[in-house]
Amino acid sequence: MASAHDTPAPVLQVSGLAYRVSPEFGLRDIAFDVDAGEGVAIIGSNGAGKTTLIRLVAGLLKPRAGEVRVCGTDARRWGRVSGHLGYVQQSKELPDGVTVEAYVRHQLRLHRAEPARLGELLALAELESCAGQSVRTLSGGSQRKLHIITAVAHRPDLLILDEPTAGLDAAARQTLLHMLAGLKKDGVAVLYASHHRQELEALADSVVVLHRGRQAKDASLEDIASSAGNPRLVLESHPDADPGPLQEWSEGLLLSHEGVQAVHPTRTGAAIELRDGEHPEALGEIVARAHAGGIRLRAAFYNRATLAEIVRTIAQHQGWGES
Ligand SMILES: Nc1ncnc2c1ncn2[C@@H]1O[C@H](COP(=O)(O)OP(=O)(O)OP(=O)(O)O)[C@@H](O)[C@H]1O
Repeated sequence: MASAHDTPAPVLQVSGLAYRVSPEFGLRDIAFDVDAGEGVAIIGSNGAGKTTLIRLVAGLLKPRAGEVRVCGTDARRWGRVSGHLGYVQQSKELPDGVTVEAYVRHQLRLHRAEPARLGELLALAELESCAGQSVRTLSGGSQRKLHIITAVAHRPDLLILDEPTAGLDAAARQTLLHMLAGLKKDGVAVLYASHHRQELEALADSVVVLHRGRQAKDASLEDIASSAGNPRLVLESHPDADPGPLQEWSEGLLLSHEGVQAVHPTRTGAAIELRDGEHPEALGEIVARAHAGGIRLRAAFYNRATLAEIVRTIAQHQGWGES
């Protein structure tokens, strides 16, 4: 017969967590679990409390109420749980005049990790060819990878990151997400604060949605997808042109283009909401039609709802409005 002992405790259990940042702002009643190998994204608009929650879980802040358990142990027993955690800060200064190899060796000692892991960790971050380079001269993406390999040097069960790809270009972001997905595959749970849908799509198995210090209860990735709405093509008219003709012309697309679901006027033009699905041709087609129709455009871009917009929609569904 199966018993409770057969199921390992979640890597992280957060319950009833509260923290007062200032008289105006606090986190309250936050609860979620993270299982081995699971990716959990903490999302919310600016100032929602994501970094505060990350810092609470990483043991840098002391909760006012509630509990954080790491692999079944109360996180207040820091000496027992710290070996299970790896933490990557949003920005961390690197020392001057230190090579990548020397830096990783030093971090291995600090984390009491096996010195022999050096080569394996450099390979994980594809930094072998940079071993002799000064850490300060690495690209932003490589510096971020360096922080990740040092955070996992001691083989933690949970890796905690605050906005892992913030400030990186598209290629570096892709590389980093690939590396983190690899760690997840190896069984490392990943908890991260995020503003990017790409990070969510690449790593998240579940989500913690924060809005002004409150958690949307039972919010799921399906809720995120359904709150995201349809993708949009945003057309802006030329600065010295009246946006009226563009808006009127866009309305006509409702009848003439089967991919168009709705048209919303904007201050400078129109947002054309597309039906659900992929639309590889729509932008080019619609811009070409506008040009042929004598519409002068300043800009045209494909736009999906941002995570902040999605969270606002979820908050409205929770009846929180803007308060
Ligand atoms: N040391 C502090 N003193 C006073 N207020 C603070 C302090 N640190 C954070 N805050 C406030 O607490 C709230 C939550 O901040 P936090 O950084 O956790 O939000 P966030 O969701 O990570 O935001 P962002 O997405 O902008 O990074 C914000 O209103 C912020 O202004």
